[in-house]
Amino acid sequence: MYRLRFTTVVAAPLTVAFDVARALGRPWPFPLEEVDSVRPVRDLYAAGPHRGWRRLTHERRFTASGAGTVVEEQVAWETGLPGVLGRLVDRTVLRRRVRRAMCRHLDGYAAAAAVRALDVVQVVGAAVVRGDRVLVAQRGSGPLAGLWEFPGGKVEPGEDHLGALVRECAEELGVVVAPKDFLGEVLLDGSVAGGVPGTSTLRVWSARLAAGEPVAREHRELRWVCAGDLEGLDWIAADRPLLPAVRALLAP
Ligand SMILES: Nc1nc2c([nH]c(=O)n2[C@H]2C[C@H](O)[C@@H](COP(=O)(O)OP(=O)(O)OP(=O)(O)O)O2)c(=O)[nH]1
Repeated sequence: MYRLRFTTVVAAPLTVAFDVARALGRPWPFPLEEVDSVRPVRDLYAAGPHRGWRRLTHERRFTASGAGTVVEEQVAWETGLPGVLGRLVDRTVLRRRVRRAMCRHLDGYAAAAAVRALDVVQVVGAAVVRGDRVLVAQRGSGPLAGLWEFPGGKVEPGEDHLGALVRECAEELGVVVAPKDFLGEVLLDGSVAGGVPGTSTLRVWSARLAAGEPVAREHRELRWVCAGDLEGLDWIAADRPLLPAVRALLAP
């Protein structure tokens, strides 16, 4: 099998990057029959030897990152032609056709995902760390009142995620935070602020206090908790998968 690898950073949360990849369909303009598909994670195509191809697999891996979603793709193929001629076709003709098709596809894909992301309500949160403690906040009103969360809120139209994070912390806590590392992304249940259900994500960064002392302007209570007290809080359920990454920040 011959292989090519492609890495694209898509300016969209993982949910959007995944859904758009699934909906866009195959990158190939050439006739290949789809024989097995777990789209968009793995697609296997085949064709008769007279078409030059025997088998082609297209695999994608999606990873949330601070810049959006990193999409790593691998395309592997082999020709149905035997011997030296087959190897030549694999190495030159088919490689060129795969590269051209993928480059065209990826340009359209990145643009489509970034545009789709504009329609999705996105939430950012800050795990503000001081020493061996992280700042957590208890919601004061609404259906999630009484549950604990990371300070933060919805990204406004045209705003970048870190800008939203700094603004939300200033509004909610009266402090200036300096975001540091991206900790992860989780899918939020149901509809957030009237958005399409099952599309919104919470993306969390670690941060440090750059100025001010946090005050609960919108929350019922703020608490600085150590690693051992993190799990025991009554968290918004969606946040729980992020706790191991936060806990790792607090390790001595
Ligand atoms: N800030 C924050 N929101 C979270 C977390 N986990 C979680 O499910 N959410 C949800 C709750 C809300 O549905 C949504 C955030 O909305 P929000 O009401 O806090 O946003 P906001 O500050 O922009 O609010 P507003 O200006 O519209 O009042 O995300 C979390 O850890 N932090």
